[in-house]
Amino acid sequence: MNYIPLNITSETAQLKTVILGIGTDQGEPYEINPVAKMHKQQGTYPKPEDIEEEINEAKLALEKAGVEVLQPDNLKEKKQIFTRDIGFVIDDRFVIANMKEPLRQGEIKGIERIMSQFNPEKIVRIPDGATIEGGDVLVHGNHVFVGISKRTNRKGFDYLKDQFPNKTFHALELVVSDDPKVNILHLDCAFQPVGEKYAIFYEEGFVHKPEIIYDLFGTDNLIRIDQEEKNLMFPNIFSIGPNDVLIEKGFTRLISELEARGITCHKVKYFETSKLSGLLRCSTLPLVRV
Ligand SMILES: NC(=O)NCCC[C@H](N)C(=O)O
Repeated sequence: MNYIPLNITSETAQLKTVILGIGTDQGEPYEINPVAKMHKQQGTYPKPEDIEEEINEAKLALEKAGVEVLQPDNLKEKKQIFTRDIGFVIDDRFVIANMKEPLRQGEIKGIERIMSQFNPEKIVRIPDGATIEGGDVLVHGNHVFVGISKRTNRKGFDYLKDQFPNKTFHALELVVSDDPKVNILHLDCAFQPVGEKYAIFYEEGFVHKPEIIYDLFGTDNLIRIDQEEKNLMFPNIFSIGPNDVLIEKGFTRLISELEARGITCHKVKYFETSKLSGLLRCSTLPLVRV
């Protein structure tokens, strides 16, 4: 059997294969995070057809960039937009997340067909009691950053760390709040490496000053954002290569910052989907970067 050669050692190496979410048959609106709840209450919850259209636009942009795009099988009345959280690759292993949020727990079934193309010896399962979601995990060479959030707990962190003894793990506690303006759902809503040496960074999203981010990137290479930009989901763009990102077309200031650093911005509309508290990183599960 020719297994998919899983390989993820960074956020930014050239992307070859990715699982992109789907927007079909989404079921009822949910309130599982403060931002989605806010939009539901104020009548601005995104329409399923708009989400579907945005995902299709992202798919076309990925394919245009030469990326192989895989997608989940549809599950009845289930949101399967944010594939990032249901599993993730570190080096050549696929970790099946143990999702905290009950409404999202069944999503993994939608990618079983794709998972059957992974070497079974390279699949890691998180045990009961330990929770971890892919949005809280960022691989950066020998380092792995893990957000401790409402969705990812210490047990999840400890278990993951033990599975990869050759990596250095960093637990970063995130600000959890019912206030949509303040809450950080996952680590990738406050921080993401980008380009050859930069990172998008919302410092107020961390309970303690994340010294390790300063140490590894250097103060001058941090692209700082404010609360409003955090809420638009600036940190949640998606790298498709060392100098190429997929980005929401309305992120004008970030686009200028990235272009000034030699990073090409492939712009798509993703504003409606972002109302569920996820953007392009959340919607993608990279399997192979080269
Ligand atoms: N990595 C992420 O931040 N994923 C976004 C997930 C949004 C989804 N509505 C959720 O609350 O689980």
